[in-house]
Amino acid sequence: MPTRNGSATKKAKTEAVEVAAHAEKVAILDAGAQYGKVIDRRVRELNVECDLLPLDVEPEKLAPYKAIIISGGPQSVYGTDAPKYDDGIFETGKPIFGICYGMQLLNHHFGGKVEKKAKREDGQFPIEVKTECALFEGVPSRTEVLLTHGDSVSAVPNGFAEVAHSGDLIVGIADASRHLYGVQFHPEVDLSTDGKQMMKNFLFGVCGFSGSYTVVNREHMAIAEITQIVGPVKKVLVLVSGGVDSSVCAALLHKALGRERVIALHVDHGFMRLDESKKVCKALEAIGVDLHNLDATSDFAQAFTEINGRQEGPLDEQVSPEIKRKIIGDTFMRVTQKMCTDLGIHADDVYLAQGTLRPDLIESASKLVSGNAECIKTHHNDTQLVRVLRDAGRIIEPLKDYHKDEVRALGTELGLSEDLVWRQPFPGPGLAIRILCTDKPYAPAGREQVQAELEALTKELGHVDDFAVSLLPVQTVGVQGDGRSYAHLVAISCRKAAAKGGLALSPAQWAQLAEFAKAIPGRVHSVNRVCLLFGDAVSGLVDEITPTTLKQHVVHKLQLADDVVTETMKKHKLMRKLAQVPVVLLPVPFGIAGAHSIAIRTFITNDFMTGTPAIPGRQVPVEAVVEIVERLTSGEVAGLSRIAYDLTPKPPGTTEYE
Ligand SMILES: Nc1ncnc2c1ncn2[C@@H]1O[C@H](COP(=O)(O)OP(=O)(O)OP(=O)(O)O)[C@@H](O)[C@H]1O
Repeated sequence: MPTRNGSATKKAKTEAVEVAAHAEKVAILDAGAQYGKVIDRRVRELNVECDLLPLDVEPEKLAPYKAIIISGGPQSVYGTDAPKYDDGIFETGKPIFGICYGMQLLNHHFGGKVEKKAKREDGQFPIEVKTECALFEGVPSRTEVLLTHGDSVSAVPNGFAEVAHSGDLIVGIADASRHLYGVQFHPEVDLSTDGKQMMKNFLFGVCGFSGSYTVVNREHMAIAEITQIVGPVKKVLVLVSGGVDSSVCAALLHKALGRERVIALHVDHGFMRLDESKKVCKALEAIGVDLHNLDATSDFAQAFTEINGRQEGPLDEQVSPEIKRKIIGDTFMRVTQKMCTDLGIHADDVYLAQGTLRPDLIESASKLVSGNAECIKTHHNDTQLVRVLRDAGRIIEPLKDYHKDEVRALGTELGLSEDLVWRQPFPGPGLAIRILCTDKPYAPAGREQVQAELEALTKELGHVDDFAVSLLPVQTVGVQGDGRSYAHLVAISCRKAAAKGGLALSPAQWAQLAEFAKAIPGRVHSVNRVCLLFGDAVSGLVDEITPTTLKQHVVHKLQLADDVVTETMKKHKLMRKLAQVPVVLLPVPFGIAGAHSIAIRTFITNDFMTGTPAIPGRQVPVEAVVEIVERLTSGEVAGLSRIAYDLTPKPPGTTEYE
């Protein structure tokens, strides 16, 4: 569970017998950029353990580490705001690899010169490297790297050699005798083609690490930690959503403690995917976990909660996203608390396990993810029993050293099914937030003006003969600045018969369409999301809606449509390529009484903070999209009108619609 709970964790740790320190560790000193996290991931991917420490760490604290990496950062080494550090970090005699700002700091510290250049370099550039330098062994003499810098090294210190250049700029320095290396570029990112080889060269060639921090070894370490913290008698409670993190957590606990001592609870709130709760139970039971599955569908549908002194509910009559979330969160707490009471679980006898991952802990920027998502996680963690356990410091987080892909590798190692291990992230409230509930069209004042701006933009960009644009009568959430806000959803549809309502668009036309879709929110600010609407052209404002709430038949309609999309994605082997594919029920009937429409949001991202839609013909085969649309409009799922394909990057559109 990603909710942070530093003090409880600390307390739990003090109760634990220290797990033997791993001698082969790298310290990554964070000079203030987001890149520290990426370096952390890269080092671990190479089976070397590492910790992220602040740049101003006291040198004595570096004693347990065999080598040091200094990360990039936004400042200038000469700036008054340059991050502080202790000179002693350079006097430990350990190998040091300075990256970007880290190289400038290394150069500056040992007496070289760093200057602001007239031109910044930002992007992928070819550089020349000296292949005789240990850092570049096995790397071609010309290679592409990611550079983002305004300052540059203009003179290297005594004892250092220039080992890489971008034009006449120095982008690599080395003092092999003291094991000191620096690069101006970012070897840790994918855009640096041979970056991984360079990281390997430093870790294995220069520092002599053995690469023993493997999934299997780490599994043993995690199991040792669990058994030491929990001791020989107590049990562990784990709430299993069916997501990767909590499932792997349950599997690991089971391996560490055995079936009798792991109390795994799953709640079917009625908004899971088609038959998903059954599949989750089957997958966990297959490896021996005793999963208690509670079907609470009607409890949730009929649930009320108090908001600002008012009773709100039942859930299946609500249209407000906030009220829906609050009822679901509160009901989840109530239901799990009751389940614990019914099972006779006493706070004194158990620990609570949470599937917190390493990025959850590293990422102080997690507030950006979404205020509401935080809210539901807090709810999940906030039952009376959980509060007692937290106050007592009896929380364990066995996955806190793992990144998501490492959790997947561990899940596979533990024998979990491929389906479960590769399950895409799914929101806690499930399909409930993928059904846009409403009792009236979204028609704020000034809507005609927005429609007119859209039409003018279509004309200006030369698309008027090919595409119609239309404001739909719903709003969806998006990212604006640091916050989230609701705004208009726009549908683009095809005018030309040859396009067959969008089904016959070529990859080149899709690419052009994606550019058009991307331009719209940039120019028409009250729009945050744009879709291609398959079928006949729709121009002008759409006013008609189908009144929609979370009634069971409505949820079931989305479950069936979602299943068609998932099946097709699996068939075309797209599940691993696309980070997430929300399938959303829109309350727009497009002339068919009582019907709904479906929006498909294919989303590609590594960090979930930003992302892009998968463009048909580029990241997803056009045939896969056509297959989905044809199946969904063939009557296979009753009561569907139109299908829309979301073409919005994040920002401005969030992954989810509400
Ligand atoms: N339906 C559910 N039944 C039982 N526990 C749940 C359920 N939904 C969420 N939880 C618990 O709340 C935690 C946080 O929920 P959230 O949906 O935010 O998960 P997550 O961070 O994506 O992790 P996961 O991969 O385990 O789903 C889960 O890890 C799980 O412990």
